[in-house]
Amino acid sequence: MNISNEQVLAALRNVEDPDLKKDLVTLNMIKELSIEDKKISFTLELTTPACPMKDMLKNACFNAIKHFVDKEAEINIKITSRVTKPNDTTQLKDIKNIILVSSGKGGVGKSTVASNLAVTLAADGAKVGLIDADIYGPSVPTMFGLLGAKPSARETAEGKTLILPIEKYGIKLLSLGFFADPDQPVPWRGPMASNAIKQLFNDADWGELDYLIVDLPPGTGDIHITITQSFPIAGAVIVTTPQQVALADTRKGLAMFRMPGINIPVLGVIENMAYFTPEELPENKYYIFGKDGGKALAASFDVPFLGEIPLVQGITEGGDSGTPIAMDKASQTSIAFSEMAGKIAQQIAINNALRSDC
Ligand SMILES: Nc1ncnc2c1ncn2[C@@H]1O[C@H](COP(=O)(O)OP(=O)(O)OP(=O)(O)O)[C@@H](O)[C@H]1O
Repeated sequence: MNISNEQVLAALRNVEDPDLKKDLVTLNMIKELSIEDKKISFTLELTTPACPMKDMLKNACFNAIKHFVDKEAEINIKITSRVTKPNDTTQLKDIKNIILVSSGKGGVGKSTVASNLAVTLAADGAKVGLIDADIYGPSVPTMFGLLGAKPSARETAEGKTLILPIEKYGIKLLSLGFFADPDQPVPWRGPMASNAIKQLFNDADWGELDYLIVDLPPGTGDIHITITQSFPIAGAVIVTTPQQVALADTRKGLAMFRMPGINIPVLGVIENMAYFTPEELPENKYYIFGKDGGKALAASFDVPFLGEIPLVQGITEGGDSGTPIAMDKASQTSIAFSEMAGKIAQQIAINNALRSDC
């Protein structure tokens, strides 16, 4: 007897997305189903290309069809993704999800995390933009080998001038550093900085983006207020180091996102420089700045702990030479970034699904 579309879909109704808590057919994730004798092919459309459960879901589909339809079926599943967005964003409508990368203290590795997350998500196939909003020390130009680069502009049919982000490693980039002399300090006054930042969002030709990552200045200040109150934000990622002084500031930074007027989902805490590993003894981990501080902090605020990044020379070298370490797919650090990016993308997809349900 021929296999029908209904039989296959009925089988796939048994496969539940563990995050979204619904089956794949109800979630409309099964596309382009075609059947020829025992050959069944379809596309599984995920909510993010960085989905950490890709393989698990694919296997579950295989098993469901073999079990409920025909154990001799030849199954071919193609995986694609369509990144979701909160359904209440009329502003910046082509930018699906804005992710803030924040830290209580300077120098803890916020720009390193923002740059490497951008590289990782882009390598997964997402459309990614990165705004360096660090008015005190924009480091994205250095981290992407773009010191001295100047974005060009174009005029729209309506006569509006749009800044063209610079593209590198498949990421669209804009930094306040592109508009200043790297050797001259720019003493930004509050309103001036806020206007400059708003322009990077509103007056740039971003095109369509799945994720726009924003590298914030350290601490809590004008820029944070401007961005959180002017644009729809998917969530904030908090970077800390293990020292008590860093953790104390991180608590304040984290609490800011919870304030009533701000109220932005905290996607989780990343502990950078968590331990030192000598290159020749990779099994040895030295917790020179203290252990599990980031984990404890995440637990005390009841937010996810996204992972640890060790103190490794390759990160500084990569940052200084314009090649973020996540570009080297074989490195341990790159694997760590990949896991963290997956968790972040996964949580955004869950939040978007919850919002569209209400
Ligand atoms: N895990 C790490 N291992 C080694 N070096 C690191 C690590 N994380 C960051 N660094 C280095 O530390 C320096 C500061 O990092 P980064 O610029 O990312 O921090 P930041 O928090 O953004 O600082 P700022 O306060 O200036 O914005 C850089 O030289 C970077 O390459």
